[in-house]
Amino acid sequence: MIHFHCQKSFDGFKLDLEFKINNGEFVALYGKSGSGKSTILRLLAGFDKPNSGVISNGEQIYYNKNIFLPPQKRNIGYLFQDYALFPNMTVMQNLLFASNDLKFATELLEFIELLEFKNALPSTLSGGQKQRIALARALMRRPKILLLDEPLSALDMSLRTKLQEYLIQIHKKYSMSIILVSHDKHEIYRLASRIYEINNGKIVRSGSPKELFLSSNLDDNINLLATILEINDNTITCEHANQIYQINQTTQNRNLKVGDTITLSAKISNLKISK
Ligand SMILES: Nc1ncnc2c1ncn2[C@@H]1O[C@H](COP(=O)(O)OP(=O)(O)OP(=O)(O)O)[C@@H](O)[C@H]1O
Repeated sequence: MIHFHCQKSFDGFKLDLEFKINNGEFVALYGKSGSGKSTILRLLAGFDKPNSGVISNGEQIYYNKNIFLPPQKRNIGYLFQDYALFPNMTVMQNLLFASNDLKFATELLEFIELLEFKNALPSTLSGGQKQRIALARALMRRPKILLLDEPLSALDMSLRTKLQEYLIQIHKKYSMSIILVSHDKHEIYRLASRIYEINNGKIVRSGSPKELFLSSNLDDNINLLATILEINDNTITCEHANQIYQINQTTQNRNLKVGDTITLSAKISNLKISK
């Protein structure tokens, strides 16, 4: 079990929180920009030192008032938004640099369906392929904990979905604890079983994705932001998610103009589902 109970201050910011994560759990840290999520990952990985507190994983103390275990002794893998592959090394060399285990590197490259690129240089790969290689490299030391700091946010939706699928399979196959920082509710809902919501250096809520995110009240509205393209006497034409809608003009819309952002609302109980 990971136990994190730390204080860390920067100018104008104070992190002070405690959480526990069971072995093999997939947990998400969710919250506004600047709330302290990346700082938590950096303290866990040993890239930064707390002012006080305790960080441990099972019997192993990562940090207390007498101990500061350096990052390379923590058995933690991490994957951030930028791929940070060595540009002058081939894909295989990048993996073997992390751990000189050719059999495992081959297994991982097969698993992420990129074995055929083992002799390629990173510069010849797409963003999604680079991120899969960076993920494989993070796994080379068979980490007990994997830290993911918005690893998919630079990728387009279809690549994100594919990478999410790999993460689900890797979590099942290698059963490490995973901590994911993400702003994306869709991603968190798909991947994590528990969420800590962080605000201003504190945990403000925790629970399952359903408990924190689900809007189950049928009287709730679903709200879509749309941009007005055209207004005439009877209709407003607007765009949302690359779809164009025409809505009957009503008297309360008189102050609207082209280019305004409007909210389209409908009751959840009135929505129809089709494929
Ligand atoms: N090395 C540092 N020196 C000074 N202030 C820092 C340092 N690292 C982080 N901070 C501050 O700590 C606060 C939390 O930053 P952190 O990067 O952890 O937030 P975050 O929740 O991960 O944000 P985001 O979602 O935008 O990545 C911010 O106010 C940030 O400016």
